[in-house]
Amino acid sequence: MDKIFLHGMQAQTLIGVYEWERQNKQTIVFDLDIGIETPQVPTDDIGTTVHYGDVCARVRADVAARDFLLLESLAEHVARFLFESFDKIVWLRLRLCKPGILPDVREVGVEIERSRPAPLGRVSD
Ligand SMILES: Nc1nc2c(c(=O)[nH]1)N=C([C@H](O)[C@@H](O)CO)CN2
Repeated sequence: MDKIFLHGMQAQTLIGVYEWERQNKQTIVFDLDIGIETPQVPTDDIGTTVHYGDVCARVRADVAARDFLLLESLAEHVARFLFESFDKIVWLRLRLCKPGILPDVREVGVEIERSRPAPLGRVSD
């Protein structure tokens, strides 16, 4: 498995448990590591990998149109969204930080690690 990463990616979404957080979108910082199927034969073809620009654009557009209470829910949603949107992704680690949310704390956030769910088998399998 090879990995692609997007670290320090900023995205806007409506998130938070407090009323004052429900008024405006906040910036969330994503550290995303993506494991992809490694081509059996090395190629120089963008079609054999995952375009990190597409990942960035798709995630930003998706979360901008949604709202969440917890960072945990946002992380779980993004993990599922990535598996559904990019069939070459087999594993991911996602760390989300809310910058400046607690005084005198450098970084606050959550981290999850997920593998692509196995496809559902047929009843006769
Ligand atoms: N485990 C979590 N704790 C907290 C979250 C969260 O998303 N996950 N969120 C908040 C508030 O929304 C925070 O942004 C303001 O302090 C508090 N704790």
